Amino acid sequence: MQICRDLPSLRAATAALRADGQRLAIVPTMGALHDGHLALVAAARAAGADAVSASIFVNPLQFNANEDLSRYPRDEAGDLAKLKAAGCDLVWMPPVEAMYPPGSATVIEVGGPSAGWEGDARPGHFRGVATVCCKLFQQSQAEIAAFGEKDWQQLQVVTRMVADLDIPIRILPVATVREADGLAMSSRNRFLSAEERATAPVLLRVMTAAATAIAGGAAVAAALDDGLARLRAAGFEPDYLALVEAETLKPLTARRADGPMRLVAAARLGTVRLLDNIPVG
Ligand SMILES: Nc1ncnc2c1ncn2[C@@H]1O[C@H](COP(=O)(O)OP(=O)(O)OP(=O)(O)O)[C@@H](O)[C@H]1O
Ligand SMILES: CC(C)(CO)[C@@H](O)C(=O)[O-]
Ligand code: BAL
Repeated sequence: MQICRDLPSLRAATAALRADGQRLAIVPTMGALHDGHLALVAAARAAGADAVSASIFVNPLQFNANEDLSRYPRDEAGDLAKLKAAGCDLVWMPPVEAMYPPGSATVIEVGGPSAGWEGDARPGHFRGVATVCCKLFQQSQAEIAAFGEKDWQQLQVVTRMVADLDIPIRILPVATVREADGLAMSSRNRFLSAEERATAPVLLRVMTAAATAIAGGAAVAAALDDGLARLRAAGFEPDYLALVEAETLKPLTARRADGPMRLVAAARLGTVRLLDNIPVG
């Protein structure tokens, strides 16, 4: 497994792979890897990539002033060992100055699915995500990029950007990997106390109940209000629990028959903000 920390070495490595006729995939991450990330590596391979690269870059541009970038978990040695065991061929781990050299002045602003939800909770977040993903796609010259459905809105934002900017890469969505009790794996789960960890799976249970009720014909507002009340009773501070159009993230006040729907949620448990989403119907 090759490790590249500067752009010239990444270019040389990817050029050699491409000269060999290999189809490249990229798995963008911020490190502190778990089985959800490794599922992206496996999915990229299964989708036809001959060589899979992963990027590890904690992107300052997607954290706003209220978010503690320095608290983001980091485990370089552990991450490299996991990627190697998962059969990753190349790891791109640039320092911040290599990604954003002095004088950098271009950002990507995606409209549409960036609006609302995480876009409201984390102003500027999707601008940072879109900008770094666009750069990662250019840098890696990959044909496939794997993204987890766990970050549903991010997946839609990146898909929209690639379509709008005619970027020749296929976005590969990968199903959310969960712990045995249903909690979506996330690097931030390690900050849950034992008590919070025991409560955390209630989020998926409440979402599943709401999705089942809505699919069965219950009034959307009542099902969502009931879910929010159940989350508060369990000790969560919910940011939102909403029914949306799956691709645009537009809120729905009633079931739609003309396309897929998704239930999206974000809720704080102590200092940790949990995100999840499931299909409806
Ligand atoms: N449980 C999961 N199942 C599938 N994909 C996942 C899962 N968790 C993260 N991913 C995906 O891995 C990629 C990198 O995500 P990231 O490094 O932010 O991990 P994370 O665990 O979501 O971290 P955070 O705690 O910051 O949300 C994204 O495409 C994300 O959707
Ligand atoms: C896609 C990503 C790696 C961009 O920094 C990040 O938002 C993430 O880890 O989901
Ligand atoms: N997993 C999405 C990246 C972030 O939380 O900043």
